[in-house]
Amino acid sequence: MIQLAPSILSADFANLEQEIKKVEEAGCDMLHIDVMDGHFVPNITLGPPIIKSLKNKTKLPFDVHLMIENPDQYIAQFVEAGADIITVHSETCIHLHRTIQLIKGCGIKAAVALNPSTPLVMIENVLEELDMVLLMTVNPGFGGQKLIPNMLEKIARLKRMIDERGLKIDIQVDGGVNLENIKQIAEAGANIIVAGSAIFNSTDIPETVKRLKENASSNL
Ligand SMILES: O=C(CO)[C@H](O)[C@H](O)COP(=O)(O)O
Ligand SMILES: [Fe+2]
Repeated sequence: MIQLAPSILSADFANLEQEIKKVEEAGCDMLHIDVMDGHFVPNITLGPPIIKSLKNKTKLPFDVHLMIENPDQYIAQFVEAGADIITVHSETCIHLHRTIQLIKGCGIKAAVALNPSTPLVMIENVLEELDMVLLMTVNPGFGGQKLIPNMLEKIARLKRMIDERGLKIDIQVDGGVNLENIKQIAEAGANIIVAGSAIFNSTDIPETVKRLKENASSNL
């Protein structure tokens, strides 16, 4: 079963509550919240106070994608704000195993993200500890970019690595997902798919969400 995680990066920030209601009513499964610090990525977005203010506006789980340096320093604040899953980038964690334990110690799910240029080997030794792996299919920092095509093969390799070890770990894909490529992404092995501009820039969100889910699930 494919789950859809709309990224609020492309939502209307002046009307976040209404935007979130729209995707919840359309049948999305979790809310993907992109946190950027202007250091790890060349963009700044939002932090714990905004996340906290949205928490009682929706029943959707909060999937918090941290694109920040020194994530350990902020994990407790994001948990307190309402994160249900925290994803850290392997590129920002010197002691990745310790960071994963820190997240799990707060009683929430832990995930690691890899940039397009970061090899899968970076998570090989912590895979058993993870609830989810996020494969970036664009360079992080902005919504509305094009998916890098050779990432499909990386998704398939990660799926094989997880299956060979008999693990049950979610594979999330983030960046450049649209109605045309979501089928290939799901076929490659992703089961949680982020879509920002494809959903929030659409003129008919319920119809787009329905078609994204249909396209992702056809042939599976
Ligand atoms: O993490 C991200 C960017 O760093 C976003 O989640 C991602 O880009 C989603 O936006 P879109 O679907 O428009 O590509
Ligand atoms: Fe993201």
